[in-house]
Parts: sequence; structure tokens; C-alpha cells
Amino acid sequence: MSDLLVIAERRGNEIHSSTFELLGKARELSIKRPLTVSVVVLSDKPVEEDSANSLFSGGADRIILAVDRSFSRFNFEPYTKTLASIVREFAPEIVLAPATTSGRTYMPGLAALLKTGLTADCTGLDIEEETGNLLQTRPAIGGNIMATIKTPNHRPQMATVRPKTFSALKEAYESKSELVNFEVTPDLTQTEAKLIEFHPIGAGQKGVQDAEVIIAGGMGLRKVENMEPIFRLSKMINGTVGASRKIVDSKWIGHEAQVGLSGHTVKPKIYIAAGISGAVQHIAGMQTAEFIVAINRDRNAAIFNFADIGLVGDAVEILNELAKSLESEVKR
Ligand SMILES: Cc1cc2nc3c(=O)[nH]c(=O)nc-3n(C[C@H](O)[C@H](O)[C@H](O)COP(=O)(O)OP(=O)(O)OC[C@H]3O[C@@H](n4cnc5c(N)ncnc54)[C@H](O)[C@@H]3O)c2cc1C
Repeated sequence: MSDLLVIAERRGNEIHSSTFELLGKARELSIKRPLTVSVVVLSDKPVEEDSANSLFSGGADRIILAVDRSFSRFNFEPYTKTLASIVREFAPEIVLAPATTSGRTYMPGLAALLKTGLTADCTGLDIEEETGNLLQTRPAIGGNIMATIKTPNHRPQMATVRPKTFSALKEAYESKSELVNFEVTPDLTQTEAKLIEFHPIGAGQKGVQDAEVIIAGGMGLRKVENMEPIFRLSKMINGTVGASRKIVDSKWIGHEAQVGLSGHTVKPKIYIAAGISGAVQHIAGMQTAEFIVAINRDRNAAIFNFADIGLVGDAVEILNELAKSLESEVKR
């Protein structure tokens, strides 16, 4: 039986949800074509029993654990060289990683070391039963078409997948629960790169990918000062601030807030889009939200085609009204 390898994303001591989404998809693919699903964990300490159990019940047949102190934080060279060594040893047919900042950084390097192709930022995966070719679907030409890409002549087939694209398994997988320790030799962790500083996302603030409530601003806010009601509202309801690319490009907020094709894909319970037109590239990142509220001055704005509730009017006025009525609710 051939192998599918998922590269786990660690955030501190936690295994990030994107890993479980990939494991869920891997199990789905293995129904069509039998695959042993392995998950690679690079860590500076052994995985705790709870984390290991959650990976097994999340869909992994096997955990390949590589422990070294250089894996305390993401570092390109040790990651890439160790992963290449693991892939050479286990010879999987398929390697999947989340299209997070680190996944998007090490996967091209890994593909180059392994002399194979990489399909980045996939939003769909399927497999051909006969050939084992992975059908890797991703938006192309500015999000206007969906391209399905195959890698028939090289192995492994490698893809990064946007977090929140797939779902984790709902029922626990009955795993063989095999744990393999991979020896990390010093040559694999040598690096010229030094970590100078690490800046976590603002204290208490979740990244847009993990947020349950997102209030996103667009160019309809007109000036950076008008972001204030968005931040105020978001604080009141424990939400996270998101953004269209135009306001990220205008430097009103950092890229970590950008939602869309060249930003993050999000899956919150509520997404409030204030002054956002609804360009295809923005929609690509937020149409997976459970409930969408759109605020726009133009009643024909494309964003309303995707909204569960549409409010026609000035975004700043409506956001301020919303904040005021929430404040008075809280005071009552
Ligand atoms: C390859 C590629 C990748 C891209 N990736 C992304 C991406 O990841 N994310 C992304 O967002 N975009 C992305 N874009 C850009 C995208 O095409 C749009 O340009 C962008 O989403 C528009 O941002 P916006 O809606 O904030 O601004 P605009 O298009 O300028 O729209 C502003 C909206 O605000 C409304 N408005 C104006 N005044 C008010 C007011 N007072 N109150 C309420 N509403 C008002 C207007 O009616 C309008 O609908 C990408 C483009 C390309 C080519």
C-alpha cells in the first residue's frame, strides 16, 4: 500500500486544526485508493499522549516524529532538509501540507530538493483510482478559473491546501497507532539563518483563519481613521478584524488580516463585510463563512449576492450604530 504523508502544523504545543483537515481529506482519498496515512511532526519535544491520540483518531495510521531543539520555531533549512530526508526514507506517493505561512515557505524548497512538482494553495483534491494521480484543483488567472493539475511523471505529488477548505473527521478513526521516531542527524539542522525576533498576533486576538467572528473592512471605509469602529466592535464581541486586499495594500492593516485569494481562506460563524465590493478574489476567501452580513452604499454591489443579510448605507455610520446599540445592551 502506498503512503500519503501529511506534514503537521504546530502552534506552540498545539497541533493546528489545518492538520486535522488534511487528515480528514486523506481518509476520504484512501476510500478511493488504499493509502497508509502518515503524519510528520517536527518538534523540539516528544508529542504528548493527548496530541498523539488526537492525530490517530483524526485519521493518521502512523506518526513520524522528528525531535530536535531547532524545531522549537519554524526555521526553513532544518525543516526542509529533515522533511526531504523523511520523504526519501518513506517514499510516499503524496505529500500534503497546509498553505499556512510556514507551509507556503518550506514546501517549494522541499519540492526542489525532491525534484518534483508542487501545486500551491489547492482548494480541492481528488485521486484517480487506477493511476494514483492526485487531482489538485486551485484557482488560477486571478481566481477567474479553477485549474485541475496532475503530476503524472514525478513522485511524490505535492500540494499545499488552504486551511478551512476541508473538514476534520467527525467520527474517530480506528488507527493502527504506529509511532516511528525519526533520527535527526546534525547535518539536517545546520543553518545560516538566525531567529532574531518573533512577533505573535496581538494578545488575545485570534488569527482570521481561526476566528469565529470576523469584521472585515474594505475601501468603502474611505480612510484609515474609519477602521476605528471595526476595531471597537471586534473587541466588544471578541471577534477578529479582517480586510480586503485594497486596504492591506494601502497599509491600513497588516497582511495577516487579508481575506481572499492572495490572503487567507476563512470559515467563521459570522463574517461582516463593511465597505467591501465583493470582487471574486475576495469572495474566494470568505464564501465558506456560515453567515455573511454585508454593508455597502451601493445596493448593486456584488457582495450582496453572497450575503445572508445586506445593509445598504454608509459603513461607518452603520458600524457606529451597531457598536452603540451593543454598548447599551451590555449596560442594561
Ligand atoms: C491576483 C489577484 C489576487 C487578489 N487577491 C485578493 C485578496 O486576497 N483579497 C481581496 O480582498 N482582494 C484581492 N484582490 C483584489 C480584488 O480584485 C479587489 O480589488 C479588492 O477586493 C477590492 O477591495 P474593496 O472591495 O475593499 O475595494 P473597492 O473595490 O474599491 O470597493 C469598495 C466598496 O465600498 C463601497 N463603498 C464606498 N463608499 C462606501 C460607504 N461610505 N459605505 C459603505 N460602502 C461604501 C463601494 O460601493 C464598493 O463596493 C486580488 C486581485 C488580483 C488580481
